Amino acid sequence: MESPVATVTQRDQWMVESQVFRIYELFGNLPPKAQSVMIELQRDSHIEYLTRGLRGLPSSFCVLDANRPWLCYWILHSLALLEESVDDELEHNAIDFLSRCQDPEGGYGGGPGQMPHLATTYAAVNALITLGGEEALSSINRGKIYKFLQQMKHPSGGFRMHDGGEIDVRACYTAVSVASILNILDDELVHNVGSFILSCQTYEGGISGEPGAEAHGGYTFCGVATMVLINQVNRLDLPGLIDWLTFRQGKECGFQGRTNKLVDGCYSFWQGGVFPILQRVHSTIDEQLALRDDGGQCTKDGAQTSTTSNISKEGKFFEGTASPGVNLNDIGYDFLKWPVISEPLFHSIALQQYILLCSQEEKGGMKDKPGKSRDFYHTCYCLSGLSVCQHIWSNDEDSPVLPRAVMGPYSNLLEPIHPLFNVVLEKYHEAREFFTRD
Ligand SMILES: CC(C)=CCC/C(C)=C/CC/C(C)=C/COP(=O)(O)OP(=O)(O)O
Ligand SMILES: [Zn+2]
Repeated sequence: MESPVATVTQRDQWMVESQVFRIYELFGNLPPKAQSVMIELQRDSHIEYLTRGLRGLPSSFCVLDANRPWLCYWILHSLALLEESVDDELEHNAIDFLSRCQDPEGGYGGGPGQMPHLATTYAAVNALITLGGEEALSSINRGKIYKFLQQMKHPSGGFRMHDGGEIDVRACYTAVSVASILNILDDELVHNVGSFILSCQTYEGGISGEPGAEAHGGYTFCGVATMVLINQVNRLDLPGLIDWLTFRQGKECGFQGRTNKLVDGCYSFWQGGVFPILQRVHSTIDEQLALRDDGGQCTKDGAQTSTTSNISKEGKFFEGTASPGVNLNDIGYDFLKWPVISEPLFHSIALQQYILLCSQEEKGGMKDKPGKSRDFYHTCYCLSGLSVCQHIWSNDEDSPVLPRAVMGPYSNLLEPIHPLFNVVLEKYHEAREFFTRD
Protein backbone atom coordinates (compact mmCIF):
# COMPACT_ATOMS: atom_id res chain seq x y z
CA MET A 1 0.00 0.00 0.00
CA GLU A 2 1.25 3.47 -0.82
CA SER A 3 2.41 5.40 2.23
CA PRO A 4 0.10 8.26 3.27
CA VAL A 5 3.19 10.47 3.54
CA ALA A 6 3.95 9.92 -0.13
CA THR A 7 0.35 10.72 -0.99
CA VAL A 8 0.42 13.99 0.90
CA THR A 9 3.77 14.96 -0.61
CA GLN A 10 2.66 14.08 -4.11
CA ARG A 11 -0.58 16.03 -3.82
CA ASP A 12 1.31 18.91 -2.31
CA GLN A 13 3.63 18.92 -5.30
CA TRP A 14 0.74 18.98 -7.77
CA MET A 15 -0.89 21.75 -5.79
CA VAL A 16 2.29 23.80 -5.73
CA GLU A 17 2.82 23.45 -9.48
CA SER A 18 -0.71 24.48 -10.39
CA GLN A 19 -0.64 27.41 -7.96
CA VAL A 20 2.68 28.76 -9.12
CA PHE A 21 1.44 28.62 -12.69
CA ARG A 22 -1.83 30.34 -11.76
CA ILE A 23 -0.26 33.14 -9.76
CA TYR A 24 2.17 34.06 -12.50
CA GLU A 25 -0.72 34.12 -14.92
CA LEU A 26 -2.62 36.47 -12.59
CA PHE A 27 0.33 38.57 -11.61
CA GLY A 28 1.74 38.84 -15.10
CA ASN A 29 -1.49 40.47 -16.26
CA LEU A 30 -1.26 43.33 -13.78
CA PRO A 31 0.22 46.63 -15.04
CA PRO A 32 3.84 47.04 -13.77
CA LYS A 33 2.89 49.86 -11.39
CA ALA A 34 0.14 47.80 -9.81
CA GLN A 35 2.59 44.92 -9.38
CA SER A 36 5.00 47.00 -7.34
CA VAL A 37 2.26 48.77 -5.37
CA MET A 38 0.25 45.70 -4.52
CA ILE A 39 3.00 43.28 -3.67
CA GLU A 40 4.16 45.59 -0.96
CA LEU A 41 2.43 45.46 2.38
CA GLN A 42 0.72 48.84 2.70
CA ARG A 43 1.93 49.18 6.27
CA ASP A 44 1.23 52.88 6.79
CA SER A 45 -2.26 52.68 5.32
CA HIS A 46 -3.09 49.68 7.49
CA ILE A 47 -1.85 51.48 10.60
CA GLU A 48 -3.92 54.54 9.75
CA TYR A 49 -7.06 52.48 9.08
CA LEU A 50 -6.61 50.53 12.32
CA THR A 51 -5.79 53.51 14.51
CA ARG A 52 -8.79 55.43 13.19
CA GLY A 53 -10.94 52.40 14.01
CA LEU A 54 -9.64 52.24 17.55
CA ARG A 55 -10.25 55.94 18.13
CA GLY A 56 -13.82 55.62 16.88
CA LEU A 57 -14.53 52.53 18.96
CA PRO A 58 -16.60 54.17 21.73
CA SER A 59 -19.08 55.76 19.32
CA SER A 60 -19.05 54.28 15.84
CA PHE A 61 -19.74 50.58 16.22
CA CYS A 62 -23.37 50.44 17.28
CA VAL A 63 -24.09 47.58 14.87
CA LEU A 64 -21.31 45.57 16.45
CA ASP A 65 -22.36 46.57 19.94
CA ALA A 66 -22.06 43.00 21.26
CA ASN A 67 -18.63 42.55 19.72
CA ARG A 68 -16.59 45.46 20.94
CA PRO A 69 -13.95 43.38 22.80
CA TRP A 70 -13.49 41.58 19.48
CA LEU A 71 -12.95 44.89 17.70
CA CYS A 72 -10.36 45.80 20.34
CA TYR A 73 -8.55 42.50 19.79
CA TRP A 74 -8.72 42.54 15.99
CA ILE A 75 -7.38 46.11 15.85
CA LEU A 76 -4.78 45.87 18.64
CA HIS A 77 -3.47 42.52 17.42
CA SER A 78 -3.21 43.81 13.84
CA LEU A 79 -1.28 46.85 15.05
CA ALA A 80 1.02 44.64 17.14
CA LEU A 81 1.70 42.42 14.11
CA LEU A 82 2.68 45.60 12.27
CA GLU A 83 4.96 46.46 15.21
CA GLU A 84 2.95 49.59 15.96
CA SER A 85 2.13 50.63 19.51
CA VAL A 86 -0.82 52.79 20.52
CA ASP A 87 -0.48 56.09 22.37
CA ASP A 88 -1.04 56.31 26.13
CA GLU A 89 -4.50 57.81 25.88
CA LEU A 90 -5.80 55.17 23.48
CA GLU A 91 -4.23 52.46 25.58
CA HIS A 92 -5.81 53.75 28.77
CA ASN A 93 -9.21 54.11 27.08
CA ALA A 94 -9.05 50.55 25.77
CA ILE A 95 -8.17 49.16 29.22
CA ASP A 96 -10.93 51.22 30.82
CA PHE A 97 -13.47 50.10 28.22
CA LEU A 98 -12.55 46.41 28.60
CA SER A 99 -12.71 46.72 32.38
CA ARG A 100 -16.27 47.96 32.03
CA CYS A 101 -17.06 44.87 29.91
CA GLN A 102 -15.79 42.62 32.73
CA ASP A 103 -18.70 41.07 34.62
CA PRO A 104 -18.50 41.43 38.41
CA GLU A 105 -19.03 37.64 38.61
CA GLY A 106 -16.35 36.87 36.02
CA GLY A 107 -15.76 36.88 32.26
CA TYR A 108 -16.25 39.63 29.70
CA GLY A 109 -19.44 40.58 27.86
CA GLY A 110 -19.78 42.15 24.42
CA GLY A 111 -20.09 45.60 26.00
CA PRO A 112 -20.54 47.17 29.44
CA GLY A 113 -23.36 45.49 31.35
CA GLN A 114 -23.74 42.64 28.85
CA MET A 115 -23.82 38.98 29.87
CA PRO A 116 -20.35 37.37 29.95
CA HIS A 117 -19.56 35.24 26.93
CA LEU A 118 -16.60 32.96 26.20
CA ALA A 119 -15.83 34.49 22.81
CA THR A 120 -15.67 38.05 24.14
CA THR A 121 -13.73 36.82 27.18
CA TYR A 122 -11.11 35.34 24.83
CA ALA A 123 -11.06 38.56 22.78
CA ALA A 124 -10.76 40.82 25.84
CA VAL A 125 -8.00 38.74 27.43
CA ASN A 126 -6.01 38.58 24.18
CA ALA A 127 -6.52 42.34 23.65
CA LEU A 128 -5.23 43.14 27.15
CA ILE A 129 -2.27 40.79 26.72
CA THR A 130 -1.53 42.53 23.43
CA LEU A 131 -1.55 45.89 25.16
CA GLY A 132 0.70 44.46 27.89
CA GLY A 133 1.99 46.30 30.95
CA GLU A 134 0.89 46.32 34.59
CA GLU A 135 -2.36 48.27 34.13
CA ALA A 136 -3.71 46.02 31.36
CA LEU A 137 -2.60 42.68 32.79
CA SER A 138 -3.63 43.38 36.39
CA SER A 139 -7.11 44.49 35.23
CA ILE A 140 -7.94 40.83 34.46
CA ASN A 141 -9.71 39.17 37.39
CA ARG A 142 -8.34 35.64 36.99
CA GLY A 143 -10.11 34.18 40.04
CA LYS A 144 -13.49 35.34 38.73
CA ILE A 145 -12.69 34.17 35.20
CA TYR A 146 -11.94 30.71 36.60
CA LYS A 147 -15.39 30.66 38.25
CA PHE A 148 -17.00 31.76 34.99
CA LEU A 149 -15.21 28.94 33.11
CA GLN A 150 -16.41 26.42 35.71
CA GLN A 151 -19.97 27.66 35.20
CA MET A 152 -19.66 27.27 31.42
CA LYS A 153 -18.37 23.68 31.73
CA HIS A 154 -20.90 21.14 30.47
CA PRO A 155 -21.21 17.48 31.62
CA SER A 156 -20.44 16.34 28.03
CA GLY A 157 -16.92 17.72 28.51
CA GLY A 158 -17.52 20.71 26.26
CA PHE A 159 -18.26 24.29 27.26
CA ARG A 160 -21.24 26.57 26.67
CA MET A 161 -20.49 29.90 24.97
CA HIS A 162 -22.59 31.66 27.60
CA ASP A 163 -25.24 30.87 30.17
CA GLY A 164 -27.76 28.69 28.28
CA GLY A 165 -25.69 29.08 25.08
CA GLU A 166 -24.42 26.65 22.44
CA ILE A 167 -21.86 23.96 23.24
CA ASP A 168 -19.21 23.79 20.54
CA VAL A 169 -15.53 23.53 19.65
CA ARG A 170 -15.17 27.34 19.68
CA ALA A 171 -16.29 27.35 23.31
CA CYS A 172 -13.73 24.62 24.16
CA TYR A 173 -10.94 26.60 22.52
CA THR A 174 -11.80 29.98 23.98
CA ALA A 175 -12.15 28.48 27.48
CA VAL A 176 -8.93 26.47 27.30
CA SER A 177 -6.93 29.22 25.60
CA VAL A 178 -7.95 31.80 28.21
CA ALA A 179 -7.32 29.41 31.11
CA SER A 180 -3.95 28.33 29.73
CA ILE A 181 -2.62 31.81 29.01
CA LEU A 182 -3.81 33.04 32.43
CA ASN A 183 -2.19 30.04 34.17
CA ILE A 184 -5.49 28.75 35.64
CA LEU A 185 -6.03 25.61 33.56
CA ASP A 186 -6.66 22.50 35.67
CA ASP A 187 -7.96 18.93 35.44
CA GLU A 188 -11.51 19.96 36.23
CA LEU A 189 -11.70 22.31 33.22
CA VAL A 190 -9.93 19.81 30.97
CA HIS A 191 -12.12 16.85 31.94
CA ASN A 192 -13.53 15.20 28.77
CA VAL A 193 -12.79 18.22 26.53
CA GLY A 194 -10.65 15.92 24.37
CA SER A 195 -13.50 13.46 23.90
CA PHE A 196 -15.85 16.26 22.89
CA ILE A 197 -13.41 17.54 20.25
CA LEU A 198 -12.69 14.04 19.05
CA SER A 199 -16.41 13.53 18.45
CA CYS A 200 -16.25 16.54 16.09
CA GLN A 201 -13.53 15.19 13.77
CA THR A 202 -15.45 14.23 10.65
CA TYR A 203 -15.01 11.59 7.96
CA GLU A 204 -13.28 14.26 5.84
CA GLY A 205 -10.51 14.68 8.43
CA GLY A 206 -11.27 18.27 9.48
CA ILE A 207 -13.12 19.33 12.62
CA SER A 208 -16.69 20.60 12.86
CA GLY A 209 -18.27 22.90 15.41
CA GLU A 210 -20.39 20.18 17.00
CA PRO A 211 -20.85 16.44 16.51
CA GLY A 212 -22.46 15.60 13.16
CA ALA A 213 -21.76 18.96 11.51
CA GLU A 214 -19.45 19.79 8.57
CA ALA A 215 -15.68 20.16 8.96
CA HIS A 216 -14.68 23.81 8.85
CA GLY A 217 -11.41 25.74 9.08
CA GLY A 218 -12.46 27.92 12.01
CA TYR A 219 -13.35 24.94 14.14
CA THR A 220 -10.36 22.95 12.92
CA PHE A 221 -7.97 25.58 14.22
CA CYS A 222 -9.89 25.71 17.51
CA GLY A 223 -9.95 21.92 17.86
CA VAL A 224 -6.29 21.32 17.04
CA ALA A 225 -5.02 24.17 19.26
CA THR A 226 -7.17 22.94 22.15
CA MET A 227 -5.99 19.34 21.78
CA VAL A 228 -2.38 20.53 21.98
CA LEU A 229 -3.06 22.73 25.00
CA ILE A 230 -4.62 19.80 26.89
CA ASN A 231 -1.88 17.39 25.78
CA GLN A 232 -4.21 15.12 23.79
CA VAL A 233 -3.41 15.94 20.17
CA ASN A 234 -2.46 12.31 19.51
CA ARG A 235 -6.12 11.31 19.88
CA LEU A 236 -6.94 13.04 16.59
CA ASP A 237 -6.48 11.25 13.28
CA LEU A 238 -3.63 13.54 12.22
CA PRO A 239 -2.90 12.06 8.75
CA GLY A 240 -6.60 12.41 7.95
CA LEU A 241 -6.55 15.97 9.19
CA ILE A 242 -3.49 16.83 7.07
CA ASP A 243 -5.15 15.32 4.01
CA TRP A 244 -8.24 17.50 4.46
CA LEU A 245 -6.25 20.61 5.34
CA THR A 246 -3.78 20.53 2.43
CA PHE A 247 -6.66 20.29 -0.04
CA ARG A 248 -8.25 23.46 1.29
CA GLN A 249 -5.64 25.66 -0.44
CA GLY A 250 -7.21 26.48 -3.78
CA LYS A 251 -5.82 27.32 -7.18
CA GLU A 252 -6.38 30.99 -6.31
CA CYS A 253 -3.65 30.39 -3.69
CA GLY A 254 -5.86 31.28 -0.73
CA PHE A 255 -7.66 28.83 1.56
CA GLN A 256 -11.32 27.87 1.60
CA GLY A 257 -13.06 27.16 4.92
CA ARG A 258 -14.74 23.97 3.78
CA THR A 259 -15.05 21.70 0.78
CA ASN A 260 -16.49 23.25 -2.39
CA LYS A 261 -16.68 26.77 -0.96
CA LEU A 262 -14.86 29.90 -2.12
CA VAL A 263 -11.46 30.91 -0.80
CA ASP A 264 -11.45 33.75 1.70
CA GLY A 265 -8.57 35.76 3.22
CA CYS A 266 -9.54 35.01 6.83
CA TYR A 267 -8.83 31.30 6.30
CA SER A 268 -5.20 32.27 5.76
CA PHE A 269 -5.12 32.05 9.52
CA TRP A 270 -7.87 29.57 10.44
CA GLN A 271 -6.46 26.98 8.00
CA GLY A 272 -2.92 28.30 7.49
CA GLY A 273 -2.46 28.68 11.24
CA VAL A 274 -2.90 24.94 11.80
CA PHE A 275 0.30 24.14 9.88
CA PRO A 276 2.79 25.62 12.37
CA ILE A 277 1.01 23.61 15.07
CA LEU A 278 1.27 20.39 13.06
CA GLN A 279 4.95 21.04 12.38
CA ARG A 280 5.59 20.75 16.10
CA VAL A 281 3.72 17.47 16.56
CA HIS A 282 5.54 15.67 13.75
CA SER A 283 6.63 12.80 15.99
CA THR A 284 3.00 12.04 16.86
CA ILE A 285 2.13 12.18 13.15
CA ASP A 286 5.02 9.84 12.34
CA GLU A 287 3.87 7.49 15.05
CA GLN A 288 0.34 7.37 13.64
CA LEU A 289 1.70 6.79 10.13
CA ALA A 290 3.98 4.02 11.37
CA LEU A 291 1.00 2.43 13.05
CA ARG A 292 -0.82 2.43 9.71
CA ASP A 293 2.20 0.85 8.02
CA ASP A 294 2.38 -1.77 10.78
CA GLY A 295 -1.19 -2.69 9.99
CA GLY A 296 -2.17 -1.29 13.38
CA GLN A 297 -5.47 0.45 13.66
CA CYS A 298 -5.04 4.20 13.28
CA THR A 299 -8.11 5.14 15.22
CA LYS A 300 -8.81 8.52 16.65
CA ASP A 301 -7.35 7.20 19.91
CA GLY A 302 -4.07 6.28 18.26
CA ALA A 303 -2.00 6.15 21.43
CA GLN A 304 -4.27 3.58 22.98
CA THR A 305 -4.03 1.21 20.05
CA SER A 306 -0.35 1.69 19.43
CA THR A 307 1.51 -1.54 18.90
CA THR A 308 4.80 0.14 19.71
CA SER A 309 6.09 1.43 23.00
CA ASN A 310 7.65 4.39 21.22
CA ILE A 311 5.13 6.97 22.32
CA SER A 312 6.15 10.50 21.46
CA LYS A 313 6.94 13.19 23.98
CA GLU A 314 4.08 15.40 22.98
CA GLY A 315 0.45 14.44 23.24
CA LYS A 316 0.39 11.43 25.54
CA PHE A 317 -3.23 10.72 26.34
CA PHE A 318 -4.59 10.40 29.83
CA GLU A 319 -8.32 10.98 29.79
CA GLY A 320 -9.67 13.50 32.23
CA THR A 321 -6.42 14.26 33.98
CA ALA A 322 -3.16 15.87 33.07
CA SER A 323 -0.44 13.47 32.02
CA PRO A 324 1.74 12.60 35.00
CA GLY A 325 4.69 14.95 35.14
CA VAL A 326 3.09 17.46 32.79
CA ASN A 327 1.91 20.80 34.12
CA LEU A 328 -1.07 21.74 31.97
CA ASN A 329 -0.21 25.42 32.23
CA ASP A 330 3.28 24.87 30.85
CA ILE A 331 2.19 23.21 27.62
CA GLY A 332 1.66 26.47 25.68
CA TYR A 333 5.13 27.62 26.73
CA ASP A 334 6.94 24.32 26.19
CA PHE A 335 5.25 23.95 22.80
CA LEU A 336 7.46 26.77 21.48
CA LYS A 337 10.50 24.61 22.13
CA TRP A 338 9.19 21.43 20.54
CA PRO A 339 11.45 20.77 17.54
CA VAL A 340 10.27 21.64 14.06
CA ILE A 341 11.70 19.29 11.49
CA SER A 342 9.17 19.08 8.70
CA GLU A 343 8.65 21.70 6.03
CA PRO A 344 5.23 23.38 5.80
CA LEU A 345 2.63 21.31 3.96
CA PHE A 346 1.16 24.28 2.13
CA HIS A 347 2.49 26.82 -0.33
CA SER A 348 3.42 29.70 1.93
CA ILE A 349 4.56 32.04 -0.86
CA ALA A 350 1.37 31.47 -2.83
CA LEU A 351 -0.72 32.27 0.24
CA GLN A 352 1.21 35.51 0.78
CA GLN A 353 0.45 36.38 -2.82
CA TYR A 354 -3.27 35.82 -2.25
CA ILE A 355 -3.19 38.00 0.86
CA LEU A 356 -1.19 40.83 -0.70
CA LEU A 357 -2.78 40.80 -4.14
CA CYS A 358 -6.36 39.74 -3.49
CA SER A 359 -7.15 40.62 0.12
CA GLN A 360 -5.20 43.83 0.59
CA GLU A 361 -6.80 47.25 0.16
CA GLU A 362 -4.27 49.78 -0.99
CA LYS A 363 -5.96 52.42 1.19
CA GLY A 364 -5.55 50.18 4.24
CA GLY A 365 -7.30 47.14 5.67
CA MET A 366 -7.84 43.65 4.30
CA LYS A 367 -10.82 41.73 3.02
CA ASP A 368 -12.22 38.32 2.14
CA LYS A 369 -11.62 38.62 -1.63
CA PRO A 370 -11.70 41.21 -4.46
CA GLY A 371 -15.13 42.84 -4.65
CA LYS A 372 -15.73 42.64 -0.88
CA SER A 373 -15.17 45.43 1.62
CA ARG A 374 -12.35 45.64 4.11
CA ASP A 375 -13.11 45.08 7.79
CA PHE A 376 -11.19 44.64 11.03
CA TYR A 377 -11.89 40.90 11.30
CA HIS A 378 -10.36 40.19 7.89
CA THR A 379 -7.51 42.61 8.54
CA CYS A 380 -6.66 40.73 11.73
CA TYR A 381 -6.81 37.23 10.27
CA CYS A 382 -5.15 38.10 6.92
CA LEU A 383 -2.25 39.69 8.78
CA SER A 384 -2.10 36.76 11.23
CA GLY A 385 -1.96 34.37 8.25
CA LEU A 386 0.70 36.50 6.58
CA SER A 387 2.84 36.33 9.72
CA VAL A 388 2.41 32.53 9.84
CA CYS A 389 3.58 32.24 6.21
CA GLN A 390 6.68 34.37 6.81
CA HIS A 391 7.77 32.65 10.03
CA ILE A 392 6.85 29.06 9.19
CA TRP A 393 10.27 28.32 7.71
CA SER A 394 12.12 29.36 10.90
CA ASN A 395 12.90 26.42 13.14
CA ASP A 396 12.70 28.27 16.42
CA GLU A 397 11.80 31.69 17.73
CA ASP A 398 15.41 32.89 17.74
CA SER A 399 16.34 32.01 14.18
CA PRO A 400 16.01 34.91 11.72
CA VAL A 401 13.49 34.85 8.89
CA LEU A 402 15.26 34.40 5.56
CA PRO A 403 14.40 36.86 2.77
CA ARG A 404 13.19 34.02 0.55
CA ALA A 405 10.44 33.21 3.08
CA VAL A 406 8.97 36.69 2.63
CA MET A 407 6.92 37.50 -0.45
CA GLY A 408 7.74 41.02 -1.68
CA PRO A 409 10.26 43.32 0.00
CA TYR A 410 11.72 42.24 3.34
CA SER A 411 10.00 45.28 4.89
CA ASN A 412 6.77 43.24 4.54
CA LEU A 413 7.95 41.14 7.49
CA LEU A 414 5.48 41.04 10.39
CA GLU A 415 5.97 40.14 14.03
CA PRO A 416 5.74 36.40 14.84
CA ILE A 417 2.76 35.04 16.77
CA HIS A 418 2.29 32.26 19.30
CA PRO A 419 0.46 29.76 17.07
CA LEU A 420 -1.83 28.40 19.82
CA PHE A 421 -3.15 31.73 21.14
CA ASN A 422 -2.70 34.07 18.17
CA VAL A 423 -1.03 36.83 20.16
CA VAL A 424 2.28 38.37 19.15
CA LEU A 425 5.07 36.25 20.65
CA GLU A 426 6.74 39.04 22.58
CA LYS A 427 3.39 39.96 24.19
CA TYR A 428 2.81 36.30 25.02
CA HIS A 429 6.15 36.10 26.85
CA GLU A 430 5.39 39.21 28.87
CA ALA A 431 2.01 37.77 29.90
CA ARG A 432 3.53 34.38 30.71
CA GLU A 433 6.00 36.03 33.07
CA PHE A 434 3.30 38.19 34.65
CA PHE A 435 0.85 35.35 35.27
CA THR A 436 3.38 32.80 36.49
CA ARG A 437 5.03 35.03 39.08
CA ASP A 438 3.57 34.60 42.55
C1 LIG B 1 -11.79 31.77 18.37
C2 LIG B 1 -13.06 31.74 17.61
C3 LIG B 1 -14.25 32.33 18.23
C4 LIG B 1 -13.06 31.14 16.42
C5 LIG B 1 -14.15 31.15 15.44
C6 LIG B 1 -13.79 30.22 14.34
C7 LIG B 1 -14.59 30.44 13.07
C8 LIG B 1 -14.12 31.49 12.11
C9 LIG B 1 -15.60 29.68 12.80
C10 LIG B 1 -16.32 29.81 11.52
C11 LIG B 1 -17.75 29.51 11.66
C12 LIG B 1 -18.42 29.19 10.34
C13 LIG B 1 -19.09 27.87 10.20
C14 LIG B 1 -18.41 30.04 9.36
C15 LIG B 1 -19.05 29.73 8.04
O1 LIG B 1 -19.34 30.88 7.49
P1 LIG B 1 -19.78 31.01 5.97
O2 LIG B 1 -20.76 29.94 5.61
O3 LIG B 1 -20.21 32.42 5.79
O4 LIG B 1 -18.39 30.85 5.24
P2 LIG B 1 -17.82 29.75 4.23
O5 LIG B 1 -18.65 29.78 3.02
O6 LIG B 1 -16.43 30.24 3.98
O7 LIG B 1 -17.83 28.42 4.95
ZN1 LIG C 1 -13.74 35.59 5.89
